[in-house]
Amino acid sequence: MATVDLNDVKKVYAGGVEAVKGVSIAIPDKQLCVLVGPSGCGKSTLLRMIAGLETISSGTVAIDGKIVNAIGPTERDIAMVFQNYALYPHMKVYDNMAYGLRNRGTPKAEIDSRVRATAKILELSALLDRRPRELSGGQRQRVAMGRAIVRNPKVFLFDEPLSNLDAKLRGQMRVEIKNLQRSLGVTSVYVTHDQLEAMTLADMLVVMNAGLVEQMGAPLDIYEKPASTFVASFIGAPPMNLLPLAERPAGLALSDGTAINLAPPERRAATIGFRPEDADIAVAAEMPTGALVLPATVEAVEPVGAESFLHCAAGGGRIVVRVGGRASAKPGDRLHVAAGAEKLHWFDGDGKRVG
Ligand SMILES: Nc1ncnc2c1ncn2[C@@H]1O[C@H](COP(=O)(O)OP(=O)(O)OP(=O)(O)O)[C@@H](O)[C@H]1O
Repeated sequence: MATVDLNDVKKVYAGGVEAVKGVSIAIPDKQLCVLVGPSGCGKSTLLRMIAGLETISSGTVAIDGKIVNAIGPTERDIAMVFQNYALYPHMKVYDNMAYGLRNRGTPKAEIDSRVRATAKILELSALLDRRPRELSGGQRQRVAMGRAIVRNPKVFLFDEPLSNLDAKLRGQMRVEIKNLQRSLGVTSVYVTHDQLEAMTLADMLVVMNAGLVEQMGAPLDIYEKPASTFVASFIGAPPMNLLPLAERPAGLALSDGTAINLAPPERRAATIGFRPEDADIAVAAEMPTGALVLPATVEAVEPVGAESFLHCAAGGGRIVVRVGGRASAKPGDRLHVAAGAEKLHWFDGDGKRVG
């Protein structure tokens, strides 16, 4: 049982780099909170402050209601899983997993039963006598997980734990981590720059940008209603199409002059957006009313099997449209792309959502 509460947490490194500029997050018990954002946004720094590996410049970190700012990492009752696994190369899997417990003076018999029970959960029982170099990347990652689980901590912290694995293994381990975290019910904070990993793992998603929280909430709520153009283009692959608006005397238009026969929710709207899957290829005769309709020129077609992505020049910018199966369009084709009014997102000049 544990909650993790960050209250206006800041980090200024020696030399003046403001890595975290005031972050408040309340993580409920048993939840998996994912911190996601581009390189340098401060997510690892934040995680390391929760772990006690980095001092907190101001604000508070509380675990289970108790402020831990002045408490060292070993007394925080947390376990961390790193990207590089951080296993001891000269120790067998068994000893790698037992190490933390031995350090705490746990009785030998209890260590043995906990290591063997954890190895069983992670399907490592047959590998306990091997050394890390005799394991595959996925197995090493499992040992690193095992070492965290065996300690039965209040909180798990994950720092990009899957980055060193190939795409297929990453997908498998993602599911394993999610299932494990659910069945163990341990409150967890997970850092990644991979938006797909973030979307699929998180109960609670926190999108960070330049040391601040841009948006937090349930992953699909964020996907459906991104709070800013930053979030709109960071969450979702391919990202949301964003086109700048230009005011014309006669009404609203895109920057290339394409007229938009729709009323923006606010005069302040400066950018219009729609997801690649929310647009249709329309023939002129069937063009829907009440929709954004854009003349477009196909520049590239990316078939990925179940669907294809059409990369087009349109509205003074570039857009991507997702179509099911094999696309009949080819580079150079001119077509119309239409998106229903209910599928449109509007942002102001600062990139903030206005509708
Ligand atoms: N020890 C340090 N001393 C000074 N500046 C640092 C230190 N560690 C990180 N920084 C800076 O703080 C900022 C945030 O770094 P941090 O590692 O938290 O970002 P991140 O979002 O985890 O990035 P990445 O995904 O690349 O690991 C960056 O500008 C980085 O250069």
